[in-house]
Formats: sequence, structure tokens, C-alpha cells
Amino acid sequence: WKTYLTMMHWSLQRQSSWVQLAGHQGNFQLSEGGEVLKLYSEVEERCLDSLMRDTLRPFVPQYHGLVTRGEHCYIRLEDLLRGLRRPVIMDCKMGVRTFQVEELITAQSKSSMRSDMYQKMVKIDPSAPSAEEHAQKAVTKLRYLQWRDTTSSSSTLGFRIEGIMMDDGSIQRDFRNIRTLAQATEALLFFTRSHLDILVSFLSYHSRLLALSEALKNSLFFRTHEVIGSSLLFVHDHSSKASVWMIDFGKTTPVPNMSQLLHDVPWAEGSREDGYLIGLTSLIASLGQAISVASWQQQDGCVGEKHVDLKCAEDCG
Ligand SMILES: Nc1ncnc2c1ncn2[C@@H]1O[C@H](COP(=O)(O)OP(=O)(O)OP(=O)(O)O)[C@@H](O)[C@H]1O
Ligand SMILES: O=P(O)(O)O[C@@H]1[C@H](O)[C@H](O)[C@@H](OP(=O)(O)O)[C@H](OP(=O)(O)O)[C@H]1O
Repeated sequence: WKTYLTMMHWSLQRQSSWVQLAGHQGNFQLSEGGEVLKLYSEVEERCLDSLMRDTLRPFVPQYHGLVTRGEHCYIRLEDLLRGLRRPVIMDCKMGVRTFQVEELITAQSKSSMRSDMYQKMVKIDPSAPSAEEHAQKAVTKLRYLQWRDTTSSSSTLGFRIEGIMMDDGSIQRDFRNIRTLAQATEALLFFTRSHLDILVSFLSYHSRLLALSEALKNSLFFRTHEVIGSSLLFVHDHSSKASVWMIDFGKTTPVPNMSQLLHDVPWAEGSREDGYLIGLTSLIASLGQAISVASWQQQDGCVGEKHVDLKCAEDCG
């Protein structure tokens, strides 16, 4: 019975296609009518409300207001996986940093020490904490988030891959060692299985990212908001129709004093720049490389072969 019920549960979940690839467990609930419910956050709700009146609207899940379930309030969002069969998904966290500048102040207080983050750090690299952190068995959240940024492609490329789910439902979350564009390209080729129609045709990732790039240039919301920890969700299925969506605005805040951000410069202490466009430019460049490699593979009839000289792809442009 237990196996049967587990299979039924799994099958019902697959019908709705819902899967949570990254983020906090317990933050989401499925709802009727093609919506997902995300635990209410004032910061995120404000962003979604503004985004519904911005040029970025076609690039974010539609926001349908709030609903209360039990003790909690939820944000009603369009389910971006609705109608897809065996979707293939990738979550890329954007920007050169994932900590908010407020963390710089919080980090000075002793109460901000986190033993859970120390544990996560040690599990990945036992030599990462300092002698003092080892003694305290704790690190500040700022320290942990900065360590994650500098040991992943966030600091080098302005984005990092948080997870990929393939069409068989298998999920990979460990892309921490990716540091270079060539490695990111390899991940993109894996994610798209080198299918050129997904990479470059009319409804492809490439055209969607170029359209997003244009929309960002014209967006008042983007100019006036510091976008931290937000992701681009890449989604396609067997129909080869591919799309990219901006999600997660829980740490996206208006910049003070009517000032505006460039988004394409590195962060320095005292600034609020997030490097979002550094990440987008890297992603577009990486897709460009993936398209070149996939084209060569197709010409040579060697799709699926593992060894492609991506360093050469990088050097040859
Ligand atoms: N509107 C949506 N439609 C379909 N899937 C979604 C949607 N929003 C989020 N997801 C899924 O849930 C995951 C987590 O989303 P999100 O980043 O918004 O959560 P979070 O808990 O705020 O994350 P974090 O811990 O990084 O702040 C995504 O990777 C994606 O798989
Ligand atoms: O992905 P990892 O390495 O597991 O680390 C988590 C990730 O950086 C989340 O974005 C962050 O939540 P916020 O974006 O809300 O800060 C969370 O902080 P938290 O544990 O304080 O929720 C971290 O633990």
C-alpha cells in the first residue's frame, strides 16, 4: 500500500509537473487552476505588484494576489510548468553577490553566528572555516554567502547554476565547481542535450535571453531595484519550446533616494550594484558557445560525444 500510495502521489505530482528545484523547503504549495502558492513576503509581494505594471511583465510569473491557507498567507503565482510534459528545468541564481548590504551590519553582531551554515561549509570544504570559526563551530550568514559566491561562478561569471532537473526527473544540484565560461557551456550542453532547436531556434533560450536583455534596458523596475538572489528559471520540454523566467524577488529592494543602478559593474563596498547584467551577458556568451559546439557536433554527426574542446571554443570565439 505504501508503495502504491507513493506512486500515486508521484504520478499526481508529475501530472501537474510541479517541482521545486531550489530554495527553501516548505515555502510552496500547489493550488488549483495552474497556480503555485509561495509563502508571503512583503518584499516579494511589492516587487511582483510593481512588475505587473512594468516592461518585465512578460518575463515573470503572473501574480494573482494573496490567499490565506491555514495560518499562512501565500502569494498566488502562475505555475510556469503548467501544461508541460516531463519538463527539463534549470535554476540560475543571478548576480555577482547573493548577500544584501544590510548583512554587512548584521554580521557585526554575535547573534548572527550560524552553526547550520558552518556545517554546510565544512561538508563541502573542511578547510574553509578559519581557526576561530572552527572553534565557534559557527559562521556569520554574510561569511557563508560570500564564501558561496566566491567559490562558485557567481563572482567570476555573475551567475551560478543552482540545479538542473532532466526529463526523467533526476535532479543535479552540485555545480559548485563551475568557475569558467567553458564549464558553464558544458552544463548548458548537458541541460539541452545539445539540441540546436532548444538553443537557437525561434522559441529558443537564445532568443528569449536576448528579448529579456532588451526588456531590462527599458525597465523602470530594473533601473530602480537592487536585485539580489533572484533566479532565471529555464524551462523546456519534448516540444522543444523553451522559455526563461525571472523568479524569486524575496531580496529585491528599491534603491534609496531615487538613485538608479547600472547592474553591469562589479560590486564594491558602499555601492548597491548587483552585477545582474554581468550574469546575463555571461549566460548569453555561454549559450553562444553551446550553439557553436552543438553545430559542430551536428555537422560531424557526433551529438552526445562527451569530449568537446570547449577551451578551443572559447579561444576561437
Ligand atoms: N512560478 C513558479 N512556477 C513553477 N516553479 C516555480 C515557480 N516559482 C518557483 N518555482 C520553483 O521553486 C524553486 C524555488 O523558487 P524560489 O527561488 O522563488 O524560492 P525561494 O524559497 O525564495 O528560494 P531562495 O531560498 O533561493 O530564496 C525554483 O527553483 C523553481 O523550481
Ligand atoms: O544555497 P545554500 O548554500 O544552501 O544557502 C542558502 C541560500 O543562500 C539562500 O538563498 C539563503 O536564503 P535567503 O536568500 O533568504 O538569504 C539561505 O539562507 P537562510 O538559511 O538564512 O535562509 C542559505 O542557507
